[in-house]
Amino acid sequence: MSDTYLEFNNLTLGYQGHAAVHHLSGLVERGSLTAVVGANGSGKSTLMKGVAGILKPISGDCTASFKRLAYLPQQSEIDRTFPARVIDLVSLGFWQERGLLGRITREDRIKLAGCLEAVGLSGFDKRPLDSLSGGQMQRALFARSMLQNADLILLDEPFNAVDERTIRDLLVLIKQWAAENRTILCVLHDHALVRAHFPQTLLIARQLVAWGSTPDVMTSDNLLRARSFQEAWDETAGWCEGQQVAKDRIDSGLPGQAADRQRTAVHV
Ligand SMILES: Nc1ncnc2c1ncn2[C@@H]1O[C@H](COP(=O)(O)OP(=O)(O)OP(=O)(O)O)[C@@H](O)[C@H]1O
Repeated sequence: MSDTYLEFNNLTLGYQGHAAVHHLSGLVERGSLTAVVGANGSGKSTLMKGVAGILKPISGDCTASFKRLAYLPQQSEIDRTFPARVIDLVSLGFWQERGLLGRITREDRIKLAGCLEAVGLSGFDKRPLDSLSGGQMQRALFARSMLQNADLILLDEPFNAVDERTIRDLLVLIKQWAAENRTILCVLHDHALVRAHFPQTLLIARQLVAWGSTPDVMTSDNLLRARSFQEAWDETAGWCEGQQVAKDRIDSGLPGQAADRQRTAVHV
């Protein structure tokens, strides 16, 4: 039986006074598997960081009832030059249970080996991170997420630069997590993948465009609306220009920058 698990309440998130996600409200149900979709720069990663608590809301809030969180950021945000091995990265999955300096037990090692095997990385424990391919690195990050035993899992573009076989393998894990009643939000660009594997979709373009069952959300109308919102958005406006101004631009057919010269954004 599903119930409310995460709640966005008029949530606005951003950086240095500029909002990147505006006035998001809605509920995520426990055990749901949701794709987060939108164009480049539409605020998907920002939303993930907001849910993970890395980014504090400018206004509104995000309340959650999770016990353990696993957050897998975009690969581009992970420093692989750090002199660490696969085993070091994956063992970080224990830290919520053991603390950062806690000893890893024999049982932990067996568990860790099991996770590496599940992601197809048996025998990779001692490999330095900078020697891994993109797909192997992603598998290692999934192994870490498995160890975390999280009830809320945030995946930011987990299939970026990953081959089809790895995608298939990782999708099996994601679906297994969902079957275990874990709640999953996954940022994706591949619409075919979203339609085939993700029952729920949240479509954003700095603001919510549509949210609900994937067939209802991934319509050509909604995708077109998302593109229009995104194109009309003004990167330079103050922190809360508001949905209405972007919508007005679309309605009046004015492109973003031209409209900026004719309008005064609301700077707070
Ligand atoms: N650390 C930051 N400081 C300032 N602005 C940022 C920062 N991170 C993201 N932004 C801006 O916030 C907006 C939303 O970015 P975000 O990374 O959330 O988009 P995205 O939908 O995840 O994009 P992509 O699909 O390209 O990964 C963009 O305009 C981006 O330039």
